[in-house]
Amino acid sequence: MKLLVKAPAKINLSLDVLHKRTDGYHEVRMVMTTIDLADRLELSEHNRDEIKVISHNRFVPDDSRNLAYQAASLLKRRYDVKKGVIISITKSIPVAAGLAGGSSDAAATLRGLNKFWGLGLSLDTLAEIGAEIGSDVSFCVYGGTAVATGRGEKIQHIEAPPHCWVILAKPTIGVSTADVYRNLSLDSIKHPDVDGMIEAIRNKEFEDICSKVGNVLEDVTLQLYPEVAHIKEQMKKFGADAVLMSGSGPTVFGLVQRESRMQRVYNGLRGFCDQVYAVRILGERNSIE
Ligand SMILES: C[C@@](CO)(OP(=O)(O)O)[C@H](O)COP(=O)(O)OP(=O)(O)OC[C@H]1O[C@@H](n2ccc(N)nc2=O)[C@H](O)[C@@H]1O
Ligand SMILES: Nc1ncnc2c1ncn2[C@@H]1O[C@H](COP(=O)(O)OP(=O)(O)O)[C@@H](O)[C@H]1O
Repeated sequence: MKLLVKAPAKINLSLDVLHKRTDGYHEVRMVMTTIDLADRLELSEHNRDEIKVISHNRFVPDDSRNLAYQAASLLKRRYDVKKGVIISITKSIPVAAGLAGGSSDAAATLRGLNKFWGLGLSLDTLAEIGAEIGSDVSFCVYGGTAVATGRGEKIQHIEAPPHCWVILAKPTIGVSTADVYRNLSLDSIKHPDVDGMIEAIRNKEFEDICSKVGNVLEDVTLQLYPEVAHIKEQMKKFGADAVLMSGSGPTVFGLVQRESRMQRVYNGLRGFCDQVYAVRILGERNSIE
């Protein structure tokens, strides 16, 4: 038996950090939405009671460091599953990019193995288990559009943003999320208008959404990697209506509504950046299947 599962990336339309917690994590408030750029996972039976990951990508570990492996291992232990699995991951989401590729692979593994092993668990239970693997995994279990709080694992679903194109450009550097949070200076944060973003999405007002994008981690990553600022400038110059870094970066995304404008921004960026994508927002919750 084989099962194919899709693992889409996310972007953060708004990302605020409220304070540092006693457990070392930061209390966040962010608006996240799923986009149509996805890894594909194939789950198949293993003839031994073991988890095996095949990653096809030199930047992605194929052992117990892989977040998909950790998801399978957690489910197996918790529900005492006496079966093995081979998880073959075909990556399309750039690695260490601020797009939650690893978290989404873990979430897709949880959803997929829930079916594959007939566990009958709810998405809420899978999201709780996901939170043990990483802060972004709970959101990735559900997909759609949500306000995430706590360290990112508390999910409140909201409506999808209006249809638009997302152009993504990733410079050839990978960013460590932990490093970015560590370099954040909490005293000098300019807080984005998260409530304004939620309201703009509710009203399906594309222009308001564009005026409300904001990410407090952006300044930190721009300081560490000036090439991210260069990509932002170029994306603005080519005509994106909003430009922001996703998560801890370094991927920069631009929003546009018209296809002709999307083509212009995409072609312009391709001139000097290797990893450029033009995709749709998949902000509806059922879009993950
Ligand atoms: C910044 C965001 C925004 O969506 O995404 P990415 O850039 O990673 O995609 C997330 O907050 C990242 O979530 P995730 O990548 O799952 O983080 P985790 O594995 O839980 O944590 C990695 C490290 O980041 C720091 N961390 C993470 C989340 C948080 N709320 N506060 C933190 O301080 C901690 O140092 C932690 O050890
Ligand atoms: N399935 C996976 N896909 C990608 N990276 C993974 C995976 N499992 C573990 N990792 C590790 O997690 C790190 C962060 O990966 P990723 O989730 O792509 O970035 P981000 O947290 O910026 O969204 C990578 O450097 C990689 O070593």
